[in-house]
Amino acid sequence: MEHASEKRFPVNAKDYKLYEEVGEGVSATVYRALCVPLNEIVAIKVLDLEKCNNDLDGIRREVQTMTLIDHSNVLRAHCSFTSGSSLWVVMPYMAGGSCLHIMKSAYPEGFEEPVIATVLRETLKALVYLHQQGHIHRDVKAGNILIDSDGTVKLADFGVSACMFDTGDRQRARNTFVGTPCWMAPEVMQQLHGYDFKADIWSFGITALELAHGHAPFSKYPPMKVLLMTLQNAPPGLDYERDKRFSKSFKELVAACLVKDPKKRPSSEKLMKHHFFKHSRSNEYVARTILEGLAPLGERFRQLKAKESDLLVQNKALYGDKEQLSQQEYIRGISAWNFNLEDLKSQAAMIQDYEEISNAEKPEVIEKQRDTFTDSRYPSERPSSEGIHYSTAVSTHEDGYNNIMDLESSLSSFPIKPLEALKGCFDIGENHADATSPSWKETRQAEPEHQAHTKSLLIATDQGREKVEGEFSARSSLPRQATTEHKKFLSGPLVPDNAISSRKIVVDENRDYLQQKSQSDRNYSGPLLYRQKRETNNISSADDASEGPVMCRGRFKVTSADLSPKGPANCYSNPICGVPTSSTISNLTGGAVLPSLQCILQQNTLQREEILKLIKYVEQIYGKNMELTDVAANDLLQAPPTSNREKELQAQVINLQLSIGSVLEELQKQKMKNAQLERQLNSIVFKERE
Ligand SMILES: Nc1ncnc2c1ncn2[C@@H]1O[C@H](COP(=O)(O)OP(=O)(O)OP(=O)(O)O)[C@@H](O)[C@H]1O
Repeated sequence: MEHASEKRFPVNAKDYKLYEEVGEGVSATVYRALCVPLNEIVAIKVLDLEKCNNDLDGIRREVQTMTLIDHSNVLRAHCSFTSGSSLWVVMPYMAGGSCLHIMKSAYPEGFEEPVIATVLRETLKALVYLHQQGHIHRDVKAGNILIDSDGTVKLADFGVSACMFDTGDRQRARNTFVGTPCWMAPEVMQQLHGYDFKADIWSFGITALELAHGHAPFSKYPPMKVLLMTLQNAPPGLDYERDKRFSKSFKELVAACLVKDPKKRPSSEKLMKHHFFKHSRSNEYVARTILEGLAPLGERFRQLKAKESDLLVQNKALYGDKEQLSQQEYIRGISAWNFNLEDLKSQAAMIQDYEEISNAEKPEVIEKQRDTFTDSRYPSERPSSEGIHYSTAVSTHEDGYNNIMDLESSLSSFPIKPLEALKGCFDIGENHADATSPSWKETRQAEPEHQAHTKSLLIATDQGREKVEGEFSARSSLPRQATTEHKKFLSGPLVPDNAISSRKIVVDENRDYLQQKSQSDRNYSGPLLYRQKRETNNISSADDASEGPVMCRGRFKVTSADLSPKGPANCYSNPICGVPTSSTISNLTGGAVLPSLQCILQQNTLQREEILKLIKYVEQIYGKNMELTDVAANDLLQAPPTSNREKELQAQVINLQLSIGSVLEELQKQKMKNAQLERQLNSIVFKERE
C-alpha cells in the first residue's frame, strides 16, 4: 500500500522501534514509533487480530480505504503488515493527537469558535473528498480528527467506512447499523431505507457540538438511551442561552447538519460554502492556539489513562464490578459500548438517577425543556424544523399506570424495536441454531473461510512483496500481541472482499441469563419496574428485559437484513397518550393531520404489542407470585380509563390476569395429580421390594 513516488516503508516489525503508547481504541493500541531505516517518526496502530476476529471485514475495509485515499486531510497509512497475531498499520505520526484527547487534556469545555471553524473546515474537506470518491466515513467524531504539530488536520479511522458504489453483499454493509451511538444519524439507527453520505453530515454536526462543548450530546447516557433520544427528541443544537459565545452562523451550520430528514441536510460540498467557515483561520493558528503548552502526546495519554483508572476505581466503589466495563467505555469518551443487556439495565437505572439528581439540582431544566432551544447535555426538546415532535424527558406521573404509558410512548417512538433489531444480529443468549435471518446464515456460512483467513493472517497490504521473516526489535515493554515470539510477515493481496462477511460480535458466554431473574435491586425490568421505581422512565430496561444477554463490544452495528421496520419515522407523538394535543392539532393543516393520525393508529397497534410482550415477560418472571401480579393489575386498574385504547388495554390486562389465574389453577391440579401418582408409584415399588 505504499505509494511509488514516496518513501518505501519497510513491512517488517524489526525495522520499527515502538516507543510510548499514544492512543487506544476498541481493538487497537497506537504507538509512537521510529522507522529505523528511514529514521522517521511514525505512528503504528497495532490491532490484535485474535481479539477482533469477528471484525476482519472492518479491518480489511479500513486498511483498503487507507490505501486508496490520497488527500491532505485524510490520514493515509504508509504500509501495513502482520506480526504474530497482530496487524501493524504504519501511519504518519500526528503529534497533537485527536481533538478528543486535546479537549480532555486541556479544553474540557470545548474549543473557541475560530479553532472549531478551522478544524471543521479541514474535516469537511476530507469528507468532500471521501464522498466524491464514493466513501461514507461513518465514524466522524472528535476522536477521529487528528492534529499534527503544525496544526494540520486529518480525518482518521476507516474501520467502519463504506463504499457508496458497493453492490450486492457489500451494499448490505451500507444497510448496516454501524458507528458510535452519540454520533449516529437517525436514519442509520432506523434502518428504514438505508442511508448514504448524508449520515456523515449528521455526525459532522454532532462533532461540531462536541468541539463546542467538549463532549457529544447525550454522551453521558447508555447506548439504548442515546438511540431513544436521537430518534425521539428533536435534534440537538446550540443553545442560545448557554452557547451565547458562539455566532449565529455556527448555530445555523449545526442546525443545517442536524436535520433528521437526510434529504434536507446539505451535501458536504454545499456545506463547504457555509458562511460559518469565514470564521476559520490557518492551520498554524490551530497549532498556536490549542497545542502550545501541551505536554507531549504520550505524556498526555498517560495522564488521561491514570485519570481514567482513578475514575474507574471511584465508580467501582460506587457501582460495583458490573458497571466497570461500561464505565470504562464511558470514561474513554464513548468510543465503544458494552452491549450487555444487564449492564444496559443497570446503566439505565443509574442514568435515571443522574437525571433525577440533575433535574433536582436544576429546577430550571424542566422549564428549559419547553424552551425553544436545546441544552444538549440535558435531553430536551425544541421544535423540529421537519415536523412537530412532542417529547417530555421528565416524568411527572405519579402512578404505575402512567409510567406504563411513559414506557409506551417511548416504545412508540421507535420505528423499529431496537432490541428486536439487536436480537437478529447479535448473539443473544439463545440457541444460535435458530437464528434464521438470511444475513445471519450467510455470516455463519462464511465463517470457516473467514477463520481460515484469520489463522493464516494473510493480511498484508504491500502488494507484490514476498513473504518476509524478520527479527523483532521493538522494546520489551510491548503488549503481548506486539511481542509475539513467532513472527510471520506474509505478503499478498488483502483478504478478498467476498471472503469475509462478519460482524463485530463478542458473546460473553459466562453470563447466565437466569441470573437476570435474581438480580440485585438495580435490575429493574418490565412494567413492574415502572411501579417499583416510579420515576424510572427508561425504555431500555423494560425492553431489554424480554431479551437474553447481549455482549457486544465495539461500535454499534446492526444489519438491516435482520430488521423488520414496523412503523414510520417522525410521527407526531405525545408521550402521555401518543396523540397530538388539541392545541397542536389546531395548528396543523388537514393534510398534515391525516397522515399523523394514521401514523398514531399504527403506533398504537405496535404499542399494544409491546405492552403485551412486557406483560408476558412479567408473567414469566412473577407469574408464580400471584400476589405481585394482582398488585400489578390492581395498580393498573386504579387509574380511570380515559380513552378507548386505555379501556382496551385494561380489558386485556384483566383477561391476562384471568388466564394467569386459570393456568396457575391448572398447574396446581397437575401438581397434585403428580404427587398422587408419585405416592402410588412409591407404594408399588415398596411392595415389590417387600
Ligand atoms: N497517526 C496517529 N498519530 C497520533 N495519534 C494517533 C494516530 N492514530 C491514532 N491516534 C490516537 O489513537 C487513538 C485511537 O486510535 P484509533 O481511533 O485509530 O483506534 P480505534 O480502535 O479505531 O478507535 P475507535 O474505534 O475508538 O475509533 C486516537 O483517538 C488518537 O488519539
